[in-house]
Amino acid sequence: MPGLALFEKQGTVRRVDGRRLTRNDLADTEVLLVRSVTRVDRALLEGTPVRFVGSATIGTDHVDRAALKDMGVAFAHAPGCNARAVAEYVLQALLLACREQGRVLRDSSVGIVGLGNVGSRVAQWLSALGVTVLACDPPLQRAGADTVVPLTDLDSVLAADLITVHVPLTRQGPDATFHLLDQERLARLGAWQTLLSTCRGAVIDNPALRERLAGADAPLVMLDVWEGEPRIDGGLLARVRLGSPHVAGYSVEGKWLGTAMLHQAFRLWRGESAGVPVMAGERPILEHPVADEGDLLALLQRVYRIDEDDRRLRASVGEADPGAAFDALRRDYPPRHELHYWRHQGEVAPALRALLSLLCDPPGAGSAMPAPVLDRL
Ligand SMILES: NC(=O)C1=CN([C@@H]2O[C@H](COP(=O)(O)OP(=O)(O)OC[C@H]3O[C@@H](n4cnc5c(N)ncnc54)[C@H](O)[C@@H]3O)[C@@H](O)[C@H]2O)C=CC1
Ligand SMILES: O=C(O)C(=O)[C@H](O)COP(=O)(O)O
Repeated sequence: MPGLALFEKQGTVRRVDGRRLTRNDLADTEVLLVRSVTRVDRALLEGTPVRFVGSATIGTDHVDRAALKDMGVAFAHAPGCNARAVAEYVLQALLLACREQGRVLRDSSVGIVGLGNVGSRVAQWLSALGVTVLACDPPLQRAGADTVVPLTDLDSVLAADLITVHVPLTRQGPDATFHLLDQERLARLGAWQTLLSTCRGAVIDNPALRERLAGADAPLVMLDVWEGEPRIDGGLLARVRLGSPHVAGYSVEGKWLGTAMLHQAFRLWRGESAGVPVMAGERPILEHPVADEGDLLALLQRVYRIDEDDRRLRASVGEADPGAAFDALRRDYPPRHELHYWRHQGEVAPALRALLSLLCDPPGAGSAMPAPVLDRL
C-alpha cells in the first residue's frame, strides 16, 4: 500500500496478506488498513482490539459498515482517490473500441451508468470533446442533484453506441446493482455497441454475458472487473475484446492518494486536524502533438497501455493457479502515472484543447482535493 510511511509515524505497521487475514492476525491491532480483497465484517473483528478500519479504495462492498458501526469500530474510505486513473482507462478503452468499430468518438453517443466521481469525470471529458453523453443515476435524480450532464433512464443509456458502467456493487434496495446487466438487458445489445465495465464484476451477470458473446450480433465487450475474482472465467475472457485484472484505478497517484486520505481520516478520528498532503515533485515534459483522436489515443497509450494488461491477463490463465496469477499481476503491477504527472507540450487542435486541459492540468488547480469519508460513531 503506497503511502504507508504516513502511518509509520503513528505506530508499528505490520503487513499481512489481505486475502488470508484472520481474526488471529488482529490480536494486538488497533488500526486495520485494507484494500478491496479483504472482507471486513463481524466475524473478522469480534474479540479483537481493532477500533479503526480504513479501506484505501473507492468501493466499499467488501466492508460490512453496519456491523462495524454496531461494534463501535470507526470506518473510513477514500472516495475519488483513483477516479482519474479509471477515467483515463475508460477514455483509452472507448477510443480503442471506436477504432475497432470504424467510428469517431466525437460523432458517437456514450451511455454512462452511475454519475459519481468516475462517471461524472468521464462525462465531463467526453462533453469537452463534443460527444453526446447519456447518463443515468436514479439516486442522484431522486435527490435532485446538479449533474454535469442531464440524467435519463437506464434503457436510454443502454441504447448508446458505447456504454460504460460506474456504479457501486449493492445487493439490496431499489437501486441494487447486483446483475444490473442481466440476461434480458444483455440480449438487447447489438453488434454495433460496446460495453465496458470497470466497477465491480457482479454488476454484469458474467455467465449470461459469456452466453451472449457466443450468440449472434454480440456487442464488443471490455472488462476490467470480473465475478469471482481472483478466479475469473477463462471462457469469458476468451470472448471479450479487452480484459484486465481489476487495475483500471491502479495509478501511482491514485494509490498514494487513497492511503493519504485514510491517514487524514485517521487523524480526524483521533481529534487532530489534518489535510491531505499533496504529492510533490518535478513534472517531466511529455512532448506529443494532438491533431486528432488517433493522436489522443497515442498520447494516452504513451503513459499506459491497456493492451499490455490484456496480454498479461490472457497469459496468466494458462498458469497452474490462475487465481494466484491474477493476484500476482495486481501485486506486482508496474508503476503507472496519471497524465497530469507530466507537463504536456505540443500543438493541440482547437477542437481538442478543452479536453487536453482537463486531462493534463494538475488536479488541485481550481478543484478541491477529495476528502475521505469517515463513518462517525
Ligand atoms: N476497477 C477499478 O480499479 C476501480 C473500480 N471502482 C468501482 O467503481 C465504482 C464507481 O466509482 P465512483 O464513481 O468513484 O463511485 P461513486 O460512489 O462516486 O459513484 C457511484 C454512483 O453510482 C450511482 N448509483 C448507485 N446505484 C445506481 C444504479 N442502480 N444505477 C445507476 N447509478 C447508480 C450513485 O448514486 C453514485 O452517484 C466504485 O463503487 C467501485 O466499486 C472504483 C475505483 C477503481
Ligand atoms: O478503489 C476501488 O474501489 C478499487 O476497485 C481499487 O482500485 C481496487 O484495488 P485493490 O483495493 O483491490 O488493490
